[in-house]
Amino acid sequence: MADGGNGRGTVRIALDGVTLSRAGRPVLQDVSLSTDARRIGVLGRNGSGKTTLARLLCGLISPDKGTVRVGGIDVARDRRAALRTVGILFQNPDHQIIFPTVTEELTFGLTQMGQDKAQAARTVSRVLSDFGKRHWAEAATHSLSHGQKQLVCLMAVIAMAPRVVILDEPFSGLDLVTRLQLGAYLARIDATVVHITHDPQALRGYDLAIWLDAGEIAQSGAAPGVIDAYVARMTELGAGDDLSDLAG
Ligand SMILES: Nc1ncnc2c1ncn2[C@@H]1O[C@H](COP(=O)(O)OP(=O)(O)OP(=O)(O)O)[C@@H](O)[C@H]1O
Repeated sequence: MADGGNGRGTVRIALDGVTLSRAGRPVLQDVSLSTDARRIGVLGRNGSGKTTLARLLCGLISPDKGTVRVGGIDVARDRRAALRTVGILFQNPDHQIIFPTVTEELTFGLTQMGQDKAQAARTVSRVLSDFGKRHWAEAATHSLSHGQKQLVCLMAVIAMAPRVVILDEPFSGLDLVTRLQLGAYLARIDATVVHITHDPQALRGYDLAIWLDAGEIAQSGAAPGVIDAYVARMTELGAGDDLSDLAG
């Protein structure tokens, strides 16, 4: 696999004819995509299918039709390999954190991946040090603020060293400093990043942007062109006074 001077190199994300319905309604329809871009942005209105795409990419759900491969792995079928390959950071850390202390939270994914207790303890200690958060080791997760919980989730993902990190709107509700710090950290990580956001400008420097509309790819390509087209269309829709046009 090509390295491109970028540490662990590129990972191909390939969706082939992915179709998925929920409650009798199509959520994604015949979505196909093949890319080895390192920084991928996903834009789209509320309900366009972005979170569903994120969940498919990490194998949390399976398509009704079609396949999702990440680094050659069929993520819906090979759950163990998927866990090692793809990490996801959700919008709401309360949906992600399940353990009472930070150490337990960071340890869980590592043991799921097959690390023994001693290995996992070393990894947790290293990650806490890297983030300057050794003093959080025994902190109660429920006592942390929203931004602090989000950082715990990010550390848990980074600890597992996935080749692909999916970010599903992880910055909403964070103050500007925290957002900038997490953003700067994520910009440097040696992994492919798939970033779902309602902030098109956050994706300007990305290699690829994908615009989802009603479960289909409306446009994909170099980020600046897709962002400009998306913003122009959203501005046009936003200028209208027909509320029946609200997504959903
Ligand atoms: N489990 C489910 N049951 C019923 N409908 C669902 C389910 N999951 C997703 N949907 C529907 O699929 C559509 C896409 O949802 P999804 O969460 O992927 O959108 P989104 O683009 O992430 O939206 P937002 O920007 O508001 O987070 C929505 O209409 C949603 O109601």
